[in-house]
Amino acid sequence: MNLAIDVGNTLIKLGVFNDGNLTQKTTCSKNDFSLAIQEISKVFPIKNCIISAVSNLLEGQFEEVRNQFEVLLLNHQTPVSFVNKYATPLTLGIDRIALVSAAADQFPQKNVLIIDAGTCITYDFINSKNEYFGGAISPGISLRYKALHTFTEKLPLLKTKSPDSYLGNDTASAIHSGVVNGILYEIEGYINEYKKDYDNLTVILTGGDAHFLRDSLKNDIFANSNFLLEGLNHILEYNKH
Ligand SMILES: Nc1ncnc2c1ncn2[C@@H]1O[C@H](COP(=O)(O)OP(=O)(O)O)[C@@H](O)[C@H]1O
Ligand SMILES: CC(C)(COP(=O)(O)O)[C@@H](O)C(=O)NCCC(=O)O
Ligand SMILES: [K+]
Repeated sequence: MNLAIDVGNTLIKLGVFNDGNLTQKTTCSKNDFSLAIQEISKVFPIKNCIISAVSNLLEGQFEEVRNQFEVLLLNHQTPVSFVNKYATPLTLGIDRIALVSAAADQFPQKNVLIIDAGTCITYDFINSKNEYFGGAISPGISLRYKALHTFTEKLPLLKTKSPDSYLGNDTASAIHSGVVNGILYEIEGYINEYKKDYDNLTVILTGGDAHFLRDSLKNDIFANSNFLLEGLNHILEYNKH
């Protein structure tokens, strides 16, 4: 059994894979990470583990994992199954390497746009010839709500809510429209631009906010919250041979 760990800027996601299938997924904060590892190792006979981290674990946590399993810490030198044409491959987010690996594995010979709505919203494009070029990075939902509050005097900090209309008629509805509709227009805009340039575009929506956003999108997309973990498991298997 494999354990895939995705350390994001907000949450840690842990996935247990048996023969390529995700059998359990846990989401936790850094404070709860050690407990989550203990519980998983009690229940599942994990042998190999892969970690992708775009932020640091707490002190000693990496060693805790390494003491229990054989660990592959994903880095910019790890062999992957796609051709990386990012102009600065050494600064590419490790999580984006995992997302693109999932696309290369699950949609070979397709033009794929992966949208990961987490702390940031990342857009990653891999073409039908297995070449990855890059995409875009923008602030995620929570980040936008927090930024409006933090960098102004008058704007309150609101909880994420679906706007009733694009036309906000008070402060709260104007903020919800600006944040949530703003993201939806952004996503639709990118999808439509990529569709103009690339035939038969496959669009994957993933990340903590994927399900919240999915129902409001007009374009045909696949929502898959586990896409990054699946990419990590693919990289782990790819590196066993
Ligand atoms: N329990 C939760 N705690 C924090 N954020 C959550 C929670 N549930 C959903 N979210 C949303 O998910 C986003 C984080 O998604 P995720 O893909 O895990 O991000 P990251 O990989 O950057 O850590 C947050 O920005 C927030 O909007
Ligand atoms: C853009 C990111 C912060 C996204 O992180 P996340 O929202 O998944 O926590 C991460 O992929 C990153 O640190 N990237 C480095 C810059 C780059 O990809 O070019
Ligand atoms: K992201």
